[in-house]
Amino acid sequence: MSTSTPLPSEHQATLIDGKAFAASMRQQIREDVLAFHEQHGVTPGLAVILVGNDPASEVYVKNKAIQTHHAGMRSFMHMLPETTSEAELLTLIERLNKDPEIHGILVQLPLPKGLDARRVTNAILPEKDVDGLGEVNAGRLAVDLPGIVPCTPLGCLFLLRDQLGDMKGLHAVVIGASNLVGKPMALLLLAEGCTVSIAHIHTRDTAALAREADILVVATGCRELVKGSWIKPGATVIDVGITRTQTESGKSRLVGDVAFDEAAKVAGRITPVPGGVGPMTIACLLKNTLTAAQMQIEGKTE
Ligand SMILES: Nc1nc(=O)c2c([nH]1)NC[C@@H]1CN(c3ccc(C(=O)N[C@@H](CCC(=O)O)C(=O)O)cc3)C=[N+]21
Ligand SMILES: [Mg+2]
Repeated sequence: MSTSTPLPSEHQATLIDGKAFAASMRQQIREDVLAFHEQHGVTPGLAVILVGNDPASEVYVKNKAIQTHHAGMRSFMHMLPETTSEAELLTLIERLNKDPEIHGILVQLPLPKGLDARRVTNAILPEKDVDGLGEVNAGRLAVDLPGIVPCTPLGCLFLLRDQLGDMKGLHAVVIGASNLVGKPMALLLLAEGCTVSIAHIHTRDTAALAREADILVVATGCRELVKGSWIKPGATVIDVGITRTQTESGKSRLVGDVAFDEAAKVAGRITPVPGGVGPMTIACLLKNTLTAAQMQIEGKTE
């Protein structure tokens, strides 16, 4: 665009617009939902279970319900009290597993103390496990079988494919090794042909490892952990973190796991927070719900 070559000190990374990408995904999903309904007379249904009254979780769950409706699908909300027992929660999941109007089930995490997230997640039928967090779907991903892939890493993968195309041979570094994001992300990048490193709490020199990354995915929950000096010039940076903070004037603000302003001076491309990975997570949840409905109605093709 400019006629003069910008000085390196003026370099600004290209913003990866997850919000716009997610909006176009949702539009496509809406079309596919209508076509699916046309063909089978079935509307995909998503059940979301929220236990307790964490205000941030309530906001997410409401957003999910609104976007599910916008995509032409049915949304069933189950808001349970903090005092819900594991047996009660498992009974609800059993009922939803059997309900033919429900094609996807999601239990919002984290669960209140005393409820075992692993046991609860595994109670969801694998074909309705739209979060992809149960052992069957997690295992399928690990051995390259088709299955339901967790929404956040799937959203990151779609952004990376859109930005980079073929990723074979690129060095991808994932910071964070959670079952929710880091581990499935690393497996997806491996399947793309990347050389993958995973940094975690015991990694000796995460900054030095990060500096080797062509693709850097950060999912730690530590706000602004990754500094500009950690980034290889021109790298693609995906920031999964979301921390809500207050500005000095008392306004609520979201910050990521990457110190955005300094990182943007070095990276080639970077996702903002908000407007990056977050909207992709919800779009992928809708996509997984449609895929789950297609598998249940059209039959397994594996
Ligand atoms: N079983 C389960 N599955 C999840 O996928 C799951 C979960 N539990 N628990 C909580 C986290 C968090 N999460 C987000 C989804 C969307 C945005 C999102 O849309 N963020 C917007 C901003 C939203 C705002 O303004 O608060 C953005 O980044 O632009 C963020 C976070 C899904 N999670
Ligand atoms: Mg179209």
